[in-house]
Amino acid sequence: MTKPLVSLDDFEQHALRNLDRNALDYYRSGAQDMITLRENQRAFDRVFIRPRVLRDVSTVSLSTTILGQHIASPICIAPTAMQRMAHPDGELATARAAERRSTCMVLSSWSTTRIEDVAVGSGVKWLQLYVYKDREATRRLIERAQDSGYTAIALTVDTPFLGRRLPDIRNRFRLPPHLTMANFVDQGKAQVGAADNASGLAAYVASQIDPTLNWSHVQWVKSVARIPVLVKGILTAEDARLAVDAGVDGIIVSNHGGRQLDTVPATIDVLEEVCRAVDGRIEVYLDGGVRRGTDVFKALALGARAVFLGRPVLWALNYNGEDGVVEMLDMINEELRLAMSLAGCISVTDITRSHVTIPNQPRL
Ligand SMILES: Cc1cc2nc3c(=O)[nH]c(=O)nc-3n(C[C@H](O)[C@H](O)[C@H](O)COP(=O)(O)O)c2cc1C
Ligand SMILES: CC(C)CC(=O)C(=O)O
Repeated sequence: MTKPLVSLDDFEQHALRNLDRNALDYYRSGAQDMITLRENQRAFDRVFIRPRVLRDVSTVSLSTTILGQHIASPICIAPTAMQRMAHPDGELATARAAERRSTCMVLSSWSTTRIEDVAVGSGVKWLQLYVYKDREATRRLIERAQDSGYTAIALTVDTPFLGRRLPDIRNRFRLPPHLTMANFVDQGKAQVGAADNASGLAAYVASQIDPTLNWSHVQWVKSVARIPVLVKGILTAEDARLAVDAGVDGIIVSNHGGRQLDTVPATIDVLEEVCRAVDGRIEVYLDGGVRRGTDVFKALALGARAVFLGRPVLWALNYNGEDGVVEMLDMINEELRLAMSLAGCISVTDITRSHVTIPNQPRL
C-alpha cells in the first residue's frame, strides 16, 4: 500500500524521483550557492508563535480579499514558468485547481499555455510581467491579459538578468522541443534552445529582457494597464517607499525563490521592514519558502495580506495534475486552519504581530 502524503515536502520527494533532470534541476535550483534558497525556509523556523487560548475556535474562517477580490484563503499561487514540463496539462491544471479552491493564480509571462487558454472559469487571475526589449510585445501581453479577464499585473523587478543557476548551466537547460513559451509563438520568441556552455534560459533573458528596467518602466506599465499593477521582488524599506510613491497597488516581497541574487535575506526576515515602510498604504504579500500552515500564519502576523507558493505547485502538478494541486492546497490550508485554531485566531484579521516572537532579535 502506498503511504499517504502528509506534508508539502512529500510532494517534493515524489517529484525528485519522477522528473527528468533538465526540468527537476530548473524547478528546484537557486542561484549560485543556494544560500538564500535555504534561508527562505530556515528563517521561518526562527519565528515562534505566541498562542492565545480559551477563545472558542469551533469555527475558523480563512477567507480574505486581495486588491478587493474575495479569495477563500490567503494562500495563493505564485507565477512559475513552463509548467507543462511538470505535467502535460501544465498551467491549465493549475488554473482549474486554483478556481476549485477559490484562490488567486498568477500566470507567468513564460507559461507554456497561452494567456487566453488559461483564462478559464471565474477564478482570480493575475498576469506576471517581464518587460521585453520589444516594448510592443510587452504592451500586447498586458492588453491580452486585460482582455482575457486577468485582474492585475505583477511586474517582476528582480530579473534584469537571470540569476546564475549552476545546475542549469551544467545541463545546458532547454525547453523540450514539443513545448513553447506559448505567449510569444506569433512573435518568434517562443523557443528556448540549448546554448553553448550556458543555460538556454540565461541566453534567452539576455537577448529578450530589458536590462535598463527602472522606475520609469513601472510608470509605463501603469500607463498601459487599466488594471492594478504590483511590483514583485521588493526586499527593502527604501524600495518599498519608492513603490508607494510610484503609485503601485501592491508589493510582493520576494527574492524569486532564491533564484536571482544569492545571499539576499530570507523574505520572512525583511517582511516587517517592508510593511513598516508601507504603513498600510498598499497591500503587501510574501513568497519564498512557504511550506507549512504555520509559515503562512507567521507571514500574516508579520504583515503580509497573503502568501504565494512557487515550487510546491510544480511538485503537486507533477504528482497528479489538477487534482494534485487541489490536494496540496487542501493540505496547507488545513494546516493553516489548525495553526489558527491552536493559536486562538478565528479569522485572518485576528492574526496580529503579538502572535509571533523572534527570540534574540530586537523589535524594529
Ligand atoms: C521553476 C520556477 C520558475 C519561476 N518562474 C517565474 C516567472 O516566470 N516569473 C516570476 O516572476 N517568478 C518566477 N519564479 C519565482 C516565483 O514566482 C516565486 O517568487 C518563488 O518560487 C517563491 O518561492 P518558493 O518556490 O520557495 O515558493 C519562478 C520560480 C520557480 C521555482
Ligand atoms: C526568467 C524566467 C526564465 C523564469 C523565471 O523567473 C525563473 O526561472 O525563475
